[in-house]
Amino acid sequence: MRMPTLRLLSSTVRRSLLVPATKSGSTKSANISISAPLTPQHYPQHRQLRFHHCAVSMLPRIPFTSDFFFRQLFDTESCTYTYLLADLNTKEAIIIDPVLEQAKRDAQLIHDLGFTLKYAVNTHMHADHITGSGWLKQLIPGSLSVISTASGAKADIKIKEGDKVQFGRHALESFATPGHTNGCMTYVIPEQGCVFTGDTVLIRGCGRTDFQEGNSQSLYDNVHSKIFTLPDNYRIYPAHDYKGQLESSIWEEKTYNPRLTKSLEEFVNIMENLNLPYPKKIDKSLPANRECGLYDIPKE
Ligand SMILES: N[C@@H](CCC(=O)N[C@@H](CSS)C(=O)NCC(=O)O)C(=O)O
Repeated sequence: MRMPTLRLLSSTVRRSLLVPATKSGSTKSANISISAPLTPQHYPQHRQLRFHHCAVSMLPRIPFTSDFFFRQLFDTESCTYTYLLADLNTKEAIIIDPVLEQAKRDAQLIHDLGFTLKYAVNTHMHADHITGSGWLKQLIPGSLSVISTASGAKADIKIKEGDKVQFGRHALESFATPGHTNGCMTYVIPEQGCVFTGDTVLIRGCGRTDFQEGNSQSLYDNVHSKIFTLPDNYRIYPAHDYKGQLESSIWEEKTYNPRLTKSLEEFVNIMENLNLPYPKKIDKSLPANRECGLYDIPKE
């Protein structure tokens, strides 16, 4: 796609001056006055030029196929994203990283859409919330829980790198990406150009590495060898976002991630100095998630 030619206006008193040049060569500008003198650093035109340059570096997104259902769901308390995916022909569905408190919401949605839940899949053993897998298994008999063997958690199906989680003609491909926890998995659906990174890659961030066998070097190595080597236009769907962002792309994170674009040494230093408080629910979440969330939960 050709971007419109952008033209700089040489004024020091206007913002948002960069607008597409028309065929006749005239330009439009927004008249928002500012009083402070502009330095090159703050010069809005330069920022715009950077965006222009980046926009042309992005490849088009891979559209979802017409038989692929995708729904991103959110838990406001833990800022967790849950993903409901389905094959629209067979109606087989999976859910990634469900949250206990949202199990009824998710079961209702699955029912409303006429899907059959095959698997409740976790990217890892969460520390900040209890997984909804166990309760969903009770609400939707026949569904099975899935987590990596390396997580040490109980589940009906334990997976490792290379395993596929099939639903209809679609499948998640599993990649072991330990670092945030030693059992972290990243799931990829190449045909749909999407990657579910759990807490391994967050939008402009990454999972902390200060508990649950966290290891900064492993996280960095796995991201660079197994995630950042995926095509640039694959969409990244993380397990959390704390700033209201919904998705990213491989290219965006390779370009702008403030932690993962650094050298390994700098990255380790950043991770050692995050100074984040422990998740509020860690003491309840970890024992419960070791039991697939089936621990002191309401019985239906
Ligand atoms: N405030 C939240 C926990 C926030 C947090 O620690 N998030 C984790 C992922 S959930 S274990 C994380 O890795 N964050 C990385 C970061 O840079 O924020 C709570 O109390 O639950």
